[in-house]
Amino acid sequence: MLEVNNLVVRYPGSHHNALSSINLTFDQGDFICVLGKSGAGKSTFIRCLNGLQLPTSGEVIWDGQTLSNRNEEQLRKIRREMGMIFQHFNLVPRLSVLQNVLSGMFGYRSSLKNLIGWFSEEELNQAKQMIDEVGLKDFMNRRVEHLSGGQKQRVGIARALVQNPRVLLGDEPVASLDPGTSNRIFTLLKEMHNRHNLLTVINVHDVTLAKRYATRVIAFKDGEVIFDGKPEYFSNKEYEETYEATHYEPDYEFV
Ligand SMILES: Nc1ncnc2c1ncn2[C@@H]1O[C@H](COP(=O)(O)OP(=O)(O)OP(=O)(O)O)[C@@H](O)[C@H]1O
Repeated sequence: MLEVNNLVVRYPGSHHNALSSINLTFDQGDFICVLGKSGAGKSTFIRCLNGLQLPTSGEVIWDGQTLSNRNEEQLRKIRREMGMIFQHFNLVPRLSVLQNVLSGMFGYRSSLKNLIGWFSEEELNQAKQMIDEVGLKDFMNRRVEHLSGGQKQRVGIARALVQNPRVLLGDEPVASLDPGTSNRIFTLLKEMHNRHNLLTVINVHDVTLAKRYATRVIAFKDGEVIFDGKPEYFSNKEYEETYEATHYEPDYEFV
């Protein structure tokens, strides 16, 4: 359903590729964790998948069609099918949980309806149902600025999924959270992944989380894929190569 062919990204003015000749195919149901040290190309890669970053050469193919040469309107339609969550949540702090989640529907409504903020009964119920699914039923009308980091990311997940996407992309969604909260967010992500039959692709720095939750791990180094396989095969050797570090911290007990 989603594939990248000979994907190359070089940022303007840079003397090296952020991504070099990446070839990957993803299927519905994959829960993929993308590993790599800082600057390896993980964010660039995730942003290419939904057309936020256009390739210098090569292509991203979604449902048999390339993302290149699409106009903004067409890209918007594709992005509706690909929800995204972020390290810093990208929510509107002064708005309520419900209002933030409703904003996830903006992509498929008329500009006028968005401008006046009118939502049908069905849309409101859909948003409320999603807020319930992420465990925030009792916080529906709470301003987002008054929530904890973990709760904010739950809002981010509800907002990404309220548009019924087929793909969920995550750019370091737990990098600002403590280990226990990170684990609970990953538990939720896996639940939502299974319930909504998603393809999930998430960048993460925490190897333990990746090994615990992913069905497939992809590791980048200097813009190239150096590992692509089942998490159990990402062992010390792969860890050392990916991070240029000498040992892998063993599992710790999650709370
Ligand atoms: N907007 C940009 N302009 C120029 N160079 C960039 C830009 N964004 C990223 N880069 C460069 O591209 C390379 C890959 O960066 P990218 O952010 O994709 O890596 P990353 O693995 O996500 O890193 P991190 O874990 O720190 O977020 C790095 O060398 C980075 O400096």
